Amino acid sequence: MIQQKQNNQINFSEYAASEELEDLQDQEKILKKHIGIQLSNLELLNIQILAEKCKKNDFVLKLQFSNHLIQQKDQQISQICQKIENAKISKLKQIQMYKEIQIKYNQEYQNLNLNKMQLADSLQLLQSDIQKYSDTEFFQELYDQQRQNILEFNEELLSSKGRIRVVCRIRPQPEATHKTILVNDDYKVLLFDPHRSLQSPEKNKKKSYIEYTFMKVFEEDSKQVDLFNDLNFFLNSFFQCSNVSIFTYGPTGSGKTFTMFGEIKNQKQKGIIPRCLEQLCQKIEEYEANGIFNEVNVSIVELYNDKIKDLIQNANIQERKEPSLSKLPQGLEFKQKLQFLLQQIISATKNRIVRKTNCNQHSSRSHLVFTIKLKLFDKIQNKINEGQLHLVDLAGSERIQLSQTTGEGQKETIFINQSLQALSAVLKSIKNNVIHIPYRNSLLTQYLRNSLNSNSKTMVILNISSHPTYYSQTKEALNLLCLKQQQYITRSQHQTPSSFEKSERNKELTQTNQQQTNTKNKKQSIVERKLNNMQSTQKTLIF
Ligand SMILES: Nc1ncnc2c1ncn2[C@@H]1O[C@H](COP(=O)(O)OP(=O)(O)OP(=O)(O)O)[C@@H](O)[C@H]1O
Repeated sequence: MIQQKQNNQINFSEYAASEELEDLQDQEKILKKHIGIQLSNLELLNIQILAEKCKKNDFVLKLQFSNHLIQQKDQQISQICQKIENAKISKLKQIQMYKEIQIKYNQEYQNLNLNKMQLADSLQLLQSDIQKYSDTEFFQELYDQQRQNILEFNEELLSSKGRIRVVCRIRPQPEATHKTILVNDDYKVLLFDPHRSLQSPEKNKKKSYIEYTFMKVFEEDSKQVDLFNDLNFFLNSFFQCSNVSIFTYGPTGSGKTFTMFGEIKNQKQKGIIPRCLEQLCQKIEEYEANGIFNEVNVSIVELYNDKIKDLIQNANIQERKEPSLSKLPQGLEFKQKLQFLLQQIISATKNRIVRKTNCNQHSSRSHLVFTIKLKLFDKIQNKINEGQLHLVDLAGSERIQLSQTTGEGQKETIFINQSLQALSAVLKSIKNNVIHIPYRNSLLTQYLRNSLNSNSKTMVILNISSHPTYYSQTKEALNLLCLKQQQYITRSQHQTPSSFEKSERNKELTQTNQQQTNTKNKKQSIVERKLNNMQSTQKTLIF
């Protein structure tokens, strides 16, 4: 029983134990399942952590890239700031410069106003002069005539807009016993025919002369510097980059080369070219002081028959080819610049063709063209301005008979005369505003065509001689270039030209006095009208 009881107990314990085991196994299963779930959760978590890590890395990269971008932007911003600062500084400089220009213009405006007042004063003086002389009819008439002439010159100047100026210079002839030329005033030349006095006494009774009018006449005693001062307007135009041509024109031996070159190293006797070069060097110094970058080139050519010779290279060149340009080196002192340019001329002119003719021991048988090309760099407008100055010593016009040339000399004389006539035709066409300008008629006009037009300025110095030998050539040259000419034929006996001229002039005035009185009122109104015009021109010039 006890055994049975014990067995039962054991069986019960076994059963309980197996039950417990089963429970435990179930629990284990549950736990295992739970653990499996936990493990898969853990794996999921790991995956999530990895994903988060990836995201974090991504963020870090983006952050680094953004930092890089920020640094770049910072750099750009500082560069822009620098640029703004620079622009501010240059604008301030410009404002300062404009202020200075404004001050300069104000000053000029004041000066112009002062000039206007002075002009008004002189006009008043002139008007009171008219009043003063109005009692004496003769002086009034004379005064009116002179005044009308001046007004005509002014009109002439205005109508050609100052583009062409023709002046006359008379060469001194101390050895001549008789002279064919007298200068009446600053504008008139009187030419007497020497043959009439040499012919029959009957003809000698009838003396005649021709009066030629110019924009200015330089008498025998005029100095090189007087003539040079007359070029001021033209030179200033060139320094502002206009195209300008200055010619010396006239018969052989009349002083063209003397006027153009003179004695280059002699302070008083140096001619237009060395004086122009002095002014050019001064001007370059001014440009440099004002920070204006400039470039100067010179060329020297000779036009002989139908050939162009580069005198710097001493070689013939084609018509369409540019001659060698000798560049003025930068950074030279005034004296060195001048020396450089003078040396160019001295050595180049040695290559020029010169021949002995009946009229001149050293006659230039070619046209010499000395050209200065000027380039100025305008910083404000950021552009280059260019101008050319041609200084032309023309070959002498002459008559084949008089020069007694033959062969080659005769051929060259024909070429010279043809080219001078072509030049005169071109100048006339420009002056008369003709559309078609005949450049093609000579090599000279073709070579200079870019500077011989309505946009350029031209000055012609007519050189003449008062020696009776050159009478016919002088007359031809005067006929070709004067502004106005008038023939006077009067009766007189045994008078020297100077006293003759004075008394003839007075007689002329007395004879025409009656006629002039009739037209006086008409003239007066013309003068007044022209004066009004002048005043209005002055106004437009000043304002
Ligand atoms: N105004 C003057 N004062 C002093 N001498 C002068 C003057 N004009 C000319 N002469 C002298 O007259 C001579 C002839 O002058 P120049 O050679 O200049 O003439 P040209 O017109 O150039 O002649 P060509 O056409 O034959 O070359 C020279 O000896 C020159 O020195």
